[in-house]
Amino acid sequence: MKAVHFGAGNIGRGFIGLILSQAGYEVVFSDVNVALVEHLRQKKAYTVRLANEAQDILHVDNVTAINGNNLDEVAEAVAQADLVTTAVGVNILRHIAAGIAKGLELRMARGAGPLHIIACENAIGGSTQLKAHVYGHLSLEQQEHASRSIAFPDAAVDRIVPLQQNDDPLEVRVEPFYEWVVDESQMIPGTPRIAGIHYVDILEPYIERKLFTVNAGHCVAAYLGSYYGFATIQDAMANGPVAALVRQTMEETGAVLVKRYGFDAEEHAAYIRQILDRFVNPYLTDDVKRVGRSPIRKLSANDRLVRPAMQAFELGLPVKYLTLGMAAALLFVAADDPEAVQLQADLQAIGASGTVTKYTAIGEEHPLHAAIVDQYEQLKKAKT
Ligand SMILES: NC(=O)c1ccc[n+]([C@@H]2O[C@H](COP(=O)([O-])OP(=O)(O)OC[C@H]3O[C@@H](n4cnc5c(N)ncnc54)[C@H](O)[C@@H]3O)[C@@H](O)[C@H]2O)c1
Ligand SMILES: O=P(O)(O)OC[C@@H](O)[C@@H](O)[C@H](O)[C@H](O)CO
Repeated sequence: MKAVHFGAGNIGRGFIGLILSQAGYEVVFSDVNVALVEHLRQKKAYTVRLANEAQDILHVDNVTAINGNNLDEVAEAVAQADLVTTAVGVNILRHIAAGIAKGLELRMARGAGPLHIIACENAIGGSTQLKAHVYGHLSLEQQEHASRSIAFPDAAVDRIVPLQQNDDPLEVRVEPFYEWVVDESQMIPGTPRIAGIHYVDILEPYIERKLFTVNAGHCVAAYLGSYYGFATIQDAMANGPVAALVRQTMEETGAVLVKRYGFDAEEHAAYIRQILDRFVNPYLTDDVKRVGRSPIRKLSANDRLVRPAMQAFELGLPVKYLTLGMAAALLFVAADDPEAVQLQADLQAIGASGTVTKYTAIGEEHPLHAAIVDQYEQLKKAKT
């Protein structure tokens, strides 16, 4: 069995590649980082180190890699694959679509069997978004043909994998916790299950619970941590006031989730406590710049801050900490992050109100708009 996985980065090697290899797949990574591709081709194996007291090591073998810029090679790999997965970043999905589409054309011409394509990104409907990009490269007739044998089930993935600083360029240090949830209702019936994946009939509660709790809390830790001058999530969370604001943000999103999905309030409180423990794992060092990366994406309407805030507002629930998180995101400065640079340029050019409207899609007439702008001005003033 062969799996093609796009993105041999932290989550690609540290989570998806590991699970698929353990499940018996040969994993072919497709990546545009030529040095990484070369290392994988030569070693054909790598290690995953768990961030626990024992520093357990897991060996991943039967892997190789191809250059993601070589469209013919990518297409051939997809044509021969039994499974395709991705962890490239949701904004990169459009860039891998042409190679996948070409691979699907080959499969259809050869009469190949059914295929699942699973985007493992932090986004609602990641695989559905990838499908739209891939179908953009296919004719209507090809789309109709593909829809009979190719499925794009959405997924939620959870494992904290920070930036790596190991001597071995392939080794990856990951937290012990992991959760990979796949929407079985979008799969081809009768497909064998893969050990390590949790299959569900309705994914929405799982992806929203993950994005609105883990990722909302995480980005608030990053943005407030960065604001107060901390370099890592661990340092930020060691600061009592920052840790309290992170917890309060997760309690706000928790109230939304409990109300919308009928989650048990006690169980959800335990889920929050578990995540707070994960954030302070002493065996990991996670840079606030990584966790806060791409602030424009994180401020977008369907992402971890704005979507739960709008839902909370609709339900008459408090949003004070979520809007504070958005205000702190506007103050996120990272010279090597193009979205952070763009955000600061917009704040200079069109001001806070215009920037909030542009990126969150919350218009000036909405009460949350003024709340975000006011909190931004207060944070900015307190800094000077
Ligand atoms: N790191 C985590 O803790 C974590 C956890 C859950 C989900 N995720 C999600 O997984 C995705 C990847 O995150 P990451 O932390 O592994 O990032 P990463 O930067 O470590 O890995 C991304 C990889 O994709 C590669 N890439 C970029 N463009 C490509 C292309 N056109 N074709 C093939 N490969 C390409 C990059 O070279 C890189 O190796 C993101 O959507 C992220 O939100 C990350
Ligand atoms: O990957 P992003 O940029 O969407 O979010 C940064 C982190 O919050 C994220 O990578 C978490 O570590 C991960 O989602 C944990 O499962």
